[in-house]
This record gives sequence, structure tokens and C-alpha cells, in this order.
Amino acid sequence: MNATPLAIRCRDIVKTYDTGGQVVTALNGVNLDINMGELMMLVGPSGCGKTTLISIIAGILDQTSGDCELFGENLLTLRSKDKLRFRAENIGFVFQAYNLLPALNAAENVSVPLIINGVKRGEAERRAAQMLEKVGLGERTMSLPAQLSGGQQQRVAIARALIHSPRLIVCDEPTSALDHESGQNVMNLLKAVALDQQRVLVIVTHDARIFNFADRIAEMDDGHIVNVAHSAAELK
Ligand SMILES: Nc1ncnc2c1ncn2[C@@H]1O[C@H](COP(=O)(O)OP(=O)(O)OP(=O)(O)O)[C@@H](O)[C@H]1O
Repeated sequence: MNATPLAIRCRDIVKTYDTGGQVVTALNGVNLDINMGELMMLVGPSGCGKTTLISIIAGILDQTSGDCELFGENLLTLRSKDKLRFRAENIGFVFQAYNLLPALNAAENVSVPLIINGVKRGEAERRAAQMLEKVGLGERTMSLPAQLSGGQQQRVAIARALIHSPRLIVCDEPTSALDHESGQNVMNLLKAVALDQQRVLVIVTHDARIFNFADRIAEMDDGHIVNVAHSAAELK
């Protein structure tokens, strides 16, 4: 018996984009299992399909064929309303460009996922302030994004991704806009605050400086997974 429950199960995933008669095959038969409690990195050259794969895992894109299950749920079969709710409850996102709302202060930005999930504004901002404390920004709850450094903005984005306790945290190039030290801090934070046996982290990155934080690294090329390594030393 496998003691580690499966968080993500991808089987024979194919994704084609049809752009005005020209068909691009972005994923060409991807098979991948990711366990609960695991930090999985997806690496590979530009255009190999990393963003497409995390978008399918997170239910933002539908695959052309193949099966993808997230926590035992096949998102393709959900009605769009149920899928939106499932995503809002279960997934947190962290992006390279932080994607904070510039007119909202840090606490307001962090409270957004709670408000989307029906929590009242006052309660949401109280919990957001607590989460900002956890990521070391307790003093900056009222700051606007423009008043924060890149590393601080990324910590606000992490607080926002975690505030509603999602089981999947998806990060697209979370450290590539940061200097080495801020990148290491952000990864330490993600590993310490985000990752436990109830959650799974999937991180798309080109940043070799953070490969050592991964439990496994899936290498992609030309729409395929070509290798799954347990450390940077095993990369092809
Ligand atoms: N919306 C789209 N319409 C048409 N083609 C697309 C679309 N999105 C991606 N593609 C194509 O699909 C392939 C995979 O793209 P994808 O963005 O998933 O790769 P990636 O590995 O994330 O690249 P990068 O590291 O540059 O972000 C590429 O050939 C890309 O041009």
C-alpha cells in the first residue's frame, strides 16, 4: 500500500492550441504523479509546456485529451460554477510579477481570496494581518505595493496565496525577479509556511539557485516530461 496520498495525477495529457488554423502541440502525452506534502519543480526550456501544464493542473485550461485529477477530482467533469468554487477553495497562486492590486494595501491584497470565499471584509482583513505577521510583514499591513521592495511584495503575494489554506499552491517563476538573498528567503518561507502533509506545492522555474528546495524536479522538453530527478545533480 502506498502510504503517501496522491495530490495530482496526470495521465497522457495532450494540449493543442489552434491559432487561426495553425495547430501548436504544447503537451504531447504528459504523465506525472505528485504526492501530498511534496514540493515539485517543473523545469525546461522556454516553450516546452510548463505553464500549460500547471494551468491544466489548476483547472485554468482544459486539456485536449488525457486525464488530470486534483485531490481525486477530475476538473474537466465539473460544471463551470463548481469548478470556480473548487479552484477558489483549493488553489493559491504566486506569480513572478507578484500581481498585487496597486490601489490596495498589503492587508487588503491578502484578504482578497477570503472575500471571494465569502468571508466578511473586517474578518478577512484581521486574518490577513495575522498572515502578514507570519511572513514577517506585520509592520507593513497598511503599505501599498509600490512602497514595498520586490522581496516584500513577493511575501505579500505568498501571504495572499496561503490565506485561505489552499491544498495546492502553484508558483510560476516566483523568484526570478528577486536577488539571490530575497529568492532564498521567499523559498524558505514557502517551504516553512506553505508546505505540510496537507498541501502540495508546484513551482515552475528557470532559477537554478532554488533547485535545492525541491523534493523532485520534473524536466520537460517539447511537450514531454523527459526526466524526474530527486536533486539538481540528477538533472539531464
Ligand atoms: N494561448 C496560446 N495560443 C497558442 N499557442 C500557445 C498559447 N500558449 C502557449 N502556446 C504555445 O505552447 C507551447 C508551450 O507554451 P508554454 O507557455 O506552456 O511553455 P513554457 O515552458 O511555460 O514557456 P516559458 O518558459 O517561456 O514560459 C509554446 O510553443 C507556446 O508558444
